[in-house]
Amino acid sequence: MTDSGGPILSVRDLRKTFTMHAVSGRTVTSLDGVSLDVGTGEHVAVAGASGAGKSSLLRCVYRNYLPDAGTVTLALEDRAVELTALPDRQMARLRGRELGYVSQFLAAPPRTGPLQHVAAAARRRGLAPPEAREAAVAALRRLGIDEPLWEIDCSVLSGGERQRVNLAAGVVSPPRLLLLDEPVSALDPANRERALELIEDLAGVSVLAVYHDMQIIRRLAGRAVVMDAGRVVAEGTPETILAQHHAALEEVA
Ligand SMILES: Nc1ncnc2c1ncn2[C@@H]1O[C@H](COP(=O)(O)OP(=O)(O)OP(=O)(O)O)[C@@H](O)[C@H]1O
Repeated sequence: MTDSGGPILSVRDLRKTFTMHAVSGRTVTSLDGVSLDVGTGEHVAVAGASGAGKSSLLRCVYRNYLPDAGTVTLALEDRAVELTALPDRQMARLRGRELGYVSQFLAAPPRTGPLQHVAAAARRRGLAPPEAREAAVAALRRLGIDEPLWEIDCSVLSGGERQRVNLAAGVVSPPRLLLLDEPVSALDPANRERALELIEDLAGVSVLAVYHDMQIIRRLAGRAVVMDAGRVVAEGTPETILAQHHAALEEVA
């Protein structure tokens, strides 16, 4: 399971249930036995209606959520590691060069501007400070975040600007496996196109991404999985998936 052609990511029988203590202990199952692989260099899209469990899947892979059961195996250059059982410090180390996650929300520390935030991501991936700054400038420019915004506190940016800064931090000096959760959902058409081109150009990076737009899935993904009620209910090329699950996907198309 190394770069010799096997999957970079193998998810097996992942389960996650939340207990709502404030609502009489009611439980919500977000993942009900999810298994999937992402091949090295492959772009796999996750589709499905709201609440199907797509974000939970990405969060369990990145270990923002610890699953109740199941395994998440990441192939490194020389060995495979099972992420659900990994000590926190080792997991933190992998969240640099190996594994990146672009969530739906920008989580920059207070009083941090876009340039500092994106350069810090590049540094976590091993770049020296001057190279990290240069890479951050290039990523921000490419996504249309121009110099007047570079030092402004991220918390005052618009929703679309925040999403682009978030994406810039995800793709700068990219990790081997990138998790993207609706990375262009808040963007106007011109900025959306810039972002899609940037994602398209991520040569050699393996991607597991949630998209709500079937046109984007067709354009970017080699394979798509459809989730419903915490399960994978279909898997195939975007064309096959769209043909077979047209009705179910209308809501996300
Ligand atoms: N931290 C949490 N606490 C309680 N319930 C949660 C939590 N995270 C997710 N859930 C529940 O798990 C289910 C799946 O949520 P999830 O966010 O994974 O869906 P999704 O497919 O990503 O939806 P969307 O497309 O709307 O983002 C939902 O019913 C949600 O309310």
